[in-house]
Amino acid sequence: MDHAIEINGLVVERGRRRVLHELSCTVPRGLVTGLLGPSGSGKTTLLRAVVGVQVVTGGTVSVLGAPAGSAPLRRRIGYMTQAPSVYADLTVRENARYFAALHGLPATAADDAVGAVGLTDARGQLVGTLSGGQRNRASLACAIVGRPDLLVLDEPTVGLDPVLRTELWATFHDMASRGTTLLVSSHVMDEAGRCDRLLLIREGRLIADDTPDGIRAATAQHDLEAAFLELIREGAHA
Ligand SMILES: Nc1ncnc2c1ncn2[C@@H]1O[C@H](COP(=O)(O)OP(=O)(O)OP(=O)(O)O)[C@@H](O)[C@H]1O
Repeated sequence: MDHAIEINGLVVERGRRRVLHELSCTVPRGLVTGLLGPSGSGKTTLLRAVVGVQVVTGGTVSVLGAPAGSAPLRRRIGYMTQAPSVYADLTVRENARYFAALHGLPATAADDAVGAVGLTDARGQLVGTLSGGQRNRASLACAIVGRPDLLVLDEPTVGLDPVLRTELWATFHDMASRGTTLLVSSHVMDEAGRCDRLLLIREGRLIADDTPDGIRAATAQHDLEAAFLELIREGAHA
């Protein structure tokens, strides 16, 4: 399998605590990979290491064939953090057009991104006046506007109603079908089934790297939340 991301023996310490323990995994190209785990398990830390903004203690992270954080990767990766990174005093469209301009892209690319996240009706609204979920989507529009090869999304569906969540997941799969690799974190297990592949982490350790069906088969559990609990139990008895 062709991998967009290869992580080997990654060790990260934050504060004085080790939060990732020699973690190794891969993320295939052109698929939607979910990074699932409870709050505090290390998802954001792992995403930060992939994007190249996390100081690491040990191990290697290779992204699109280059070391994470290296200059050629900057334009090839879109990153959406949990805190929306958009300008409150600009409208949705102005934000997207600004990010498009940074990538040398025309205003139409910005409008397409705003449409893809379902914000066309709010495009003229100041970001500071949007709801939390709308602000998240404005942030997402700015992350996808540069048509990155790799899109790293930290809990992009938090605060969204079920209809919007379903639409966004359809957008993710649509992007993947056009060749974008997506790595999407969530702590909501019902989103796990929407991913092509899953990385399950707990307390900074990888406990599964498989397809949803592979995890169901390995644990004899149809429900992925139950499967996750089964993997934890198996780990405790190993
Ligand atoms: N700046 C920091 N300084 C010290 N410790 C930190 C810092 N940021 C995070 N941590 C710790 O690192 C661990 C992993 O945090 P991380 O944010 O990666 O988890 P997460 O799985 O993304 O959680 P959530 O789902 O709540 O966002 C946690 O124990 C957290 O308290």
